[in-house]
Amino acid sequence: MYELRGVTKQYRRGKETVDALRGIDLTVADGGRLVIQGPTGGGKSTLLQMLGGLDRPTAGSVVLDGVDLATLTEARLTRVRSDKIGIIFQSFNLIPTLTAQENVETALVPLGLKVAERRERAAEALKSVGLGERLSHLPSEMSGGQQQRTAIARALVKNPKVLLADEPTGNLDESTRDEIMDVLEGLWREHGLMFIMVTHDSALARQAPRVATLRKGLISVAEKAVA
Ligand SMILES: Nc1ncnc2c1ncn2[C@@H]1O[C@H](COP(=O)(O)OP(=O)(O)OP(=O)(O)O)[C@@H](O)[C@H]1O
Repeated sequence: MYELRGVTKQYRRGKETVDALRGIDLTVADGGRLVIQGPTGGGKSTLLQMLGGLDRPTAGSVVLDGVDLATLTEARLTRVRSDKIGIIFQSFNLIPTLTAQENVETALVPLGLKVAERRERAAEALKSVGLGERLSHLPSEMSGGQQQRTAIARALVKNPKVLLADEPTGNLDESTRDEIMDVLEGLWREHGLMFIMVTHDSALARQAPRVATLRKGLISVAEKAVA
């Protein structure tokens, strides 16, 4: 589980200090789902970076399974990220010169698996997102939805505990958006992942059982009874 206490993040912009997060307290249980919404500049991406160990808070603690990510060495943080945390982005972030299968395999390289096992697990992960027929396609040969499915396979191939998503449907049309959300929902149910998603999409936020709103670096969390 995640336990954030007093998470503060300040950026320096020239002489100015930007308070992106101002003392965030947040708990997300194992297998829990959270949508993060809020106006532009509210601190959503910054919070996701803290959760993903991609950046460190200026103050406060980001505890994942009893370990404070804020205090880890870079090497241990990299290890936690490659073992436990899968991340997907609006822009897919696939490597253009690698096939779908090779892109997915990159997530397994830090785990020290043999090439044959990497290949097999990458193929399995692509099958699980409906891309079993697209293993040798380059990103440029796939639609936006297929590229995002590849990115999802890359995030999940290592069986992470946590899936973080920053506007995962932001570059997709409405029907592809629904299709990707169905994939994510199915994987969340199947794998018992913790799933934390930043979205501007108010329709997606309305469907979510737990929604955190970030405004000017401050958080409020609303829970809905699940239908
Ligand atoms: N690397 C940085 N250097 C300086 N300021 C930054 C940096 N990253 C973010 N900020 C500032 O921190 C604040 C929060 O930014 P953040 O990107 O977290 O907001 P957001 O809610 O994700 O916005 P959006 O919806 O536009 O993506 C903003 O004022 C932003 O300008």
